[in-house]
Amino acid sequence: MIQFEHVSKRYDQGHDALKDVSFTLNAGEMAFLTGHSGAGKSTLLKLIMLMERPSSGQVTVAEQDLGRLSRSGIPYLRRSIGVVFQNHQLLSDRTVFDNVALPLHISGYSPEDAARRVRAALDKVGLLAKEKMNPLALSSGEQQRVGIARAIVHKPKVLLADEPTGNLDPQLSQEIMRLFEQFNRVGTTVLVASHDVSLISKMRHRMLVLKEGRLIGDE
Ligand SMILES: Nc1ncnc2c1ncn2[C@@H]1O[C@H](COP(=O)(O)OP(=O)(O)OP(=O)(O)O)[C@@H](O)[C@H]1O
Repeated sequence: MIQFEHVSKRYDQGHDALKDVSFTLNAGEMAFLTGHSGAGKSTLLKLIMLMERPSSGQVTVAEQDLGRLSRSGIPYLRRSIGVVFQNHQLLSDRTVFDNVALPLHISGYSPEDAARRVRAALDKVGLLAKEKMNPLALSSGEQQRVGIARAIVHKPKVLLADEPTGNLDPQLSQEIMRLFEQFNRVGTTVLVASHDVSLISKMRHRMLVLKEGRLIGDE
């Protein structure tokens, strides 16, 4: 589902954020991506979403060679990917429901279809009862679950997360990771970047370890 072949990324004026990284994440697999701050985790996720392009090497997502994808193909790629960020980027002037519905409006779903999908997504993260609330009125764990509902509402094949538990205490962090496992169990390919080694080493999934841009571990 995701394949990196000898991928390097050098930012303008920066040093090498990724150096000769190769790995394959199969459809239906779940893995963690770990490493210290600055190791290249966010950069690797950005290459999958085409928020950045590699300096060399090849990235393939859902059988598409991203190097050959034209600008007009990018929205289609992004529809097959859901992304969860640490600071969940929720809109504070809209309800929980409207925040989750946002990606569907952009993709042109009818209001009825969108409402059905939003409620299904909120149900999966245990927040159906809070759909009319303002995100600011929720706890930080609940806010992150709204972010996850928004990421999966269009049923992406691939779910990416960049430090999704960064601001949460250990128990809430574990609950969030369990949610990712649930989506993986129903077939979604999941890649979660996290530096919380004590949490992710308990979870028995594949772990890709980056150090200064190199993939130094895959176990
Ligand atoms: N847009 C950019 N321009 C220049 N350099 C960048 C840019 N983005 C990241 N870098 C550099 O690339 C390296 C890898 O950064 P990246 O954000 O991928 O690491 P990370 O493992 O996600 O770290 P963190 O957990 O702190 O986000 C760092 O040295 C960073 O300073």
